[in-house]
Order: sequence, then structure tokens, then C-alpha cells
Amino acid sequence: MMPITQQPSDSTATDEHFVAHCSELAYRAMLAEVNLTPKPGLVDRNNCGAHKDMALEDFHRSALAIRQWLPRFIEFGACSANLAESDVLTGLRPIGIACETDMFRATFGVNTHKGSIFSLGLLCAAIGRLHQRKSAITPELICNTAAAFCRGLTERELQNNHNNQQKTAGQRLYRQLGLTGARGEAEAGYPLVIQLALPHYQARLAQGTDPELALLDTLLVLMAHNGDTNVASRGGQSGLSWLQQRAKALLRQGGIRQPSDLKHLHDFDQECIQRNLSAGGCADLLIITWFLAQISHFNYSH
Ligand SMILES: CC(C)(COP(=O)(O)OP(=O)(O)OC[C@H]1O[C@@H](n2cnc3c(N)ncnc32)[C@H](O[C@H]2O[C@H](COP(=O)(O)OP(=O)(O)OP(=O)(O)O)[C@@H](O)[C@H]2O)[C@@H]1O)[C@@H](O)C(=O)NCCC(=O)NCCS
Ligand SMILES: Nc1ncnc2[nH]cnc12
Repeated sequence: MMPITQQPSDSTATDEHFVAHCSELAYRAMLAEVNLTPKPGLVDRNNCGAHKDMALEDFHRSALAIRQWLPRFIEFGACSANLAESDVLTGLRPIGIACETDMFRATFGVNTHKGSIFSLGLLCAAIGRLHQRKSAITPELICNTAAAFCRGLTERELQNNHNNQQKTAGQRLYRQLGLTGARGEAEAGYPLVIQLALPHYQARLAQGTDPELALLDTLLVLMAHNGDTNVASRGGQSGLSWLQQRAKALLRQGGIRQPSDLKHLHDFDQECIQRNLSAGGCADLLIITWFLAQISHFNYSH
């Protein structure tokens, strides 16, 4: 994997270019995911999947609202580069919450990208920190840095959360099923992306698979392995196990390699709609996978 190479310089103009470029890739990652079709249970160009309260246009408006915050995450990561990693999240969170507020304003209160903001915010801040410290910028280093920002997060917000009456879906599902959700993935350094989804996507591309088919196949890999709290919140443990087994079975049959395989995804989509299951957490991890794949191509010198 080719790292983003860096040479020392004090040029503000190239820094601005760097921030703008990475932000644009993060924005395009959200569009690449939501426009990808057909995705089982998720919102796409064909339908709203298992969702009754959101459609493609909501995601486009939401992504536009988030776009303006992406440079802020990178800049905060750069500004806080001298802080200990464990102190970064405290400063990053208010920016994430303000970005969430803009997302909810753009969607009239619907949760389109809450998980995506959390993950993209962490990764963008990690990129800003690595850039400021003149480090190489690889997917592994980015995710390790995000993990270091989140050290102790699941313990603080999930394990030690007994007395909080106002539990989020993630906190409730941790108590019920032990799922650590978006926090657990981040604190572990996005292992599902780094060890499974990203190598899978890159291998498919290297084999010459059409990029959209490669991304759909990668979504199946994520669905087969992720303890997605959105799926569990809608379908319980049995819904989550069903979805994982269904994705595994499709992968065993060869996955999505050619256009004729798409009929399997259409069937899977109808079954998810019938069962009211949507893998929003997998969609977020797919956004990150696409984003990191682009970042690893970007050969930047400053
Ligand atoms: C730390 C937060 C993520 C807190 O969130 P919460 O306690 O609610 O935690 P989770 O439920 O665990 O996760 C929240 C969202 O994360 C996505 N997600 C779920 N599982 C995973 C996973 N295994 N790995 C990664 N990401 C995961 C998921 O987001 C997506 O789905 C949402 C749409 O689904 P939908 O079914 O419609 O959901 P609802 O509308 O909520 O319910 P329904 O009524 O419709 O059924 C969409 O948001 C996708 O993005 C989970 O929803 C974080 O929110 C937080 O603390 N934020 C503050 C800002 C911050 O800290 N920022 C710091 C860095 S910038
Ligand atoms: N396409 C999508 N459908 C539903 N939830 C999502 N969260 C992120 N992308 C999504």
C-alpha cells in the first residue's frame, strides 16, 4: 500500500490543498456509498430499503451539510498534534456534535449519518495529526491513531453506564447483547476495515472487477462479520444472525463479481425490507473503506 509521502515545507497553500483534498474524498465517500445500488435493506438509488423516514435526497442533503465540517476535523487534528492522543477526543466531540446538529437540520430530524460523522470525524482528525507531525499517512496509521483517540471509550460509555436512564440504542444493545458498535470498532482501530474490507476491495479491484461490483461485494463482507447495532436494534440477535448468515451464504456462492449476480442482492434487499433490517453500521464502515482506499492512492508531497 503506497503511503502519502511528505517532505518538510512551511507552505500554507499546500496545507490548504491537503485539507481540501482529504475533505473532498471524505465527502465523496458518503456519496459513493449511498449512490451504490442495490444495497440490501439500505437506502440507495432504487429504494429506501427498510427505512420509512429517509430517502436518497436526505442523504445527499446530509452529506452536503457534513461537508463543511470535514476540514474542521482535519484542522483540529493538526492543532492538537502536540496533545497526548488520549486528550484529543474531548476537543473533537463538540465539533462532532455541532456537525450532527447540522445533519439533523438538513434532514429535518432524521438520523442519516450519525455513525458516519463519528467515524469520519475521527479519521479526518487522525489524518490532520499525522500530517502535522510529518508522518506517513497510511490506512493502518490513520486507524491506529483514531484508536488511540478512543482508548477507554467503551469502558467509560458502555461498561460503566449502569445509572444513565437516557440510554442510546448503542448503550442499550451493549447491555443486552454485548455489542460495542461504533465505539468498539473505533477503539479497536477499525479491524473489520483494515483486516477484511479494505484488502478485499483492493484485491477485487486488482483482479479487474468493476469498482461498483467490488464495493457491493465488500458490503457483503462487512454484513457477514459486523455486529451492527442498527440491525440488532431492529431485529434483535436473531435478526443480526440471519443477516450475517445470509451475507456469508452469498459470499460462499461467489459473491458479486458480474452484473448477473446483482439479482441475488435484489432478493436480499426484498428480504431485509420484509424483516425491517438495515445495516447502517456496515454502510458507515463501507464509507470508511472507500475513503481509506482513495487516501492510499493519494501521493502527496508538501
Ligand atoms: C459514539 C456515538 C456513535 C454514539 O452513538 P450510540 O450510542 O447511538 O451508538 P451506536 O448505536 O453504537 O452507534 C451509532 C451509529 O453508529 C453506526 N454503527 C452501528 N454499528 C456500528 C458498527 N458495528 N461499527 C461502526 N458503526 C456502527 C450506526 O450509524 C448508521 O446507522 C444510522 C441509520 O440507521 P437507523 O436504523 O435509521 O437508525 P435510527 O434512526 O437511529 O433508528 P430507527 O428508529 O430508524 O430504527 C446512521 O446514523 C448511520 O450512520 C449507528 O446509528 C456518536 O454518535 C457520538 O458520541 N457522537 C457525538 C459526536 C462525536 O463524538 N464525535 C467524535 C468524533 S467526530
Ligand atoms: N445508505 C444508507 N442507508 C441507511 N443508513 C445508512 N447509513 C449510512 N448510509 C446509509
